[in-house]
Amino acid sequence: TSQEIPISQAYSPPVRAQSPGPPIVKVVLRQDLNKKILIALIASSTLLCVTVMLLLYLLLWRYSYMKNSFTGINPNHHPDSVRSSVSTKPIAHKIDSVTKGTIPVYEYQLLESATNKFSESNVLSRGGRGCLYKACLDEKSSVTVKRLDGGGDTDIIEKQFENEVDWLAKIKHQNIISMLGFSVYRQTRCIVYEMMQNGSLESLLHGTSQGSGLTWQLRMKIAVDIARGLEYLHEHCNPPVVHRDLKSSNILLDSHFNAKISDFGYAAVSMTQGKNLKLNGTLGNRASEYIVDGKVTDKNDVYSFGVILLELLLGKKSVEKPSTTEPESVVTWVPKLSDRANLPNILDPAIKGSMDLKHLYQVAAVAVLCVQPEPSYRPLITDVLHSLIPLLPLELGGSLRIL
Ligand SMILES: Nc1ncnc2c1ncn2[C@@H]1O[C@H](COP(=O)(O)OP(=O)(O)OP(=O)(O)O)[C@@H](O)[C@H]1O
Repeated sequence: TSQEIPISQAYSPPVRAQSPGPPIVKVVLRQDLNKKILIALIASSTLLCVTVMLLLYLLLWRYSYMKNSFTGINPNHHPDSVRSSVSTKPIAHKIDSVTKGTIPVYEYQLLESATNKFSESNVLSRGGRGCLYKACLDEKSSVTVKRLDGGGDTDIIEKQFENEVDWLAKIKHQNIISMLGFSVYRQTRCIVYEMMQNGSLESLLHGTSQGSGLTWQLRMKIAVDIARGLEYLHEHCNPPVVHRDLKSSNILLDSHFNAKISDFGYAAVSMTQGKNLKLNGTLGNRASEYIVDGKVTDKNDVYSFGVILLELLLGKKSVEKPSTTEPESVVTWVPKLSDRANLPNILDPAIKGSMDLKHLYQVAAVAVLCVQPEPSYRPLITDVLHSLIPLLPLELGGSLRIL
């Protein structure tokens, strides 16, 4: 007898065996997914490795760049003239320009050999804080090295040193001294400057030559040059900078008698209280509001500029110190300057009768305005500059045409 197989049993096994049902599909999909995850993992870890290596490389590059900046390796500088100075590092972080790598740091030993071991024969001048030396860094030209190791408060010297290096690294102008670099070695600090062959205005006016080498026109050029340097500090620096120690010994002259402002140890941002770096020494050049309140404004420099203008006109020191009487400031001559008829008689004998009287009256009026006791009555240095330019011949940088 034929056995009847229920339809359900007869068909069910083949149906199950051939079925492309969900379990098989699921296996295929999972394998695919695993592969993708693996690829993604490999790709992302490779990317991570590359990124980490790149970061490490960048960090290493930055470290070596900073190291070079600290040690003053400057691509624009003579490779032999600049070497690392390990002892610079403790102070280097305090000086902005050093960390930014914009100013070369000289190795002390290099400056030592360039100045013949800081020999007496290389001394150009001697100050309270140290000496100024002539130095030969190469065969072609000479520079000057100020070595600060003299007496006085070492904290103040250190502050002034940092202040000067910091400002001079930022300030670049034809009428402001160029700093070529600096050095730090134990307690000794050195600053390297361009050579100013004609020395200071003070020595030209009050030294052995007694101003005989300075004609009226040259004096006007020096006044305009100083005013240009000051205008740059007051009007073109942001924030404005006040020099605070402008005097004839800080006005230097190069071989062409271009005047440049030097000594930025006391320079400060305008409108601050200048009490952090207190000024000592000669007060004859400084405005009373600064001496009394320590108020730093551009008008302090205008006053000091007026004192220099008086020195140029009268040939007198900012403060005369006769042994018998009290020291006398050149500003005490101001009332005599207002007397036009007598003005030509009180001038420096070296320039008497050598200028157009109209020009003399104008310069005297400018000087009188600059030394006004009330700061707000003093002109801005830019106004001073523009009233002096027409008095200076074209070939000396002014606008006066001599027919
Ligand atoms: N770059 C230079 N080139 C030539 N002579 C210079 C140079 N710098 C300074 N001098 C001379 O050295 C003198 C002293 O300058 P320095 O800036 O060293 O003074 P100082 O020691 O700071 O004294 P002070 O604080 O009284 O100004 C100047 O008056 C000038 O005669």
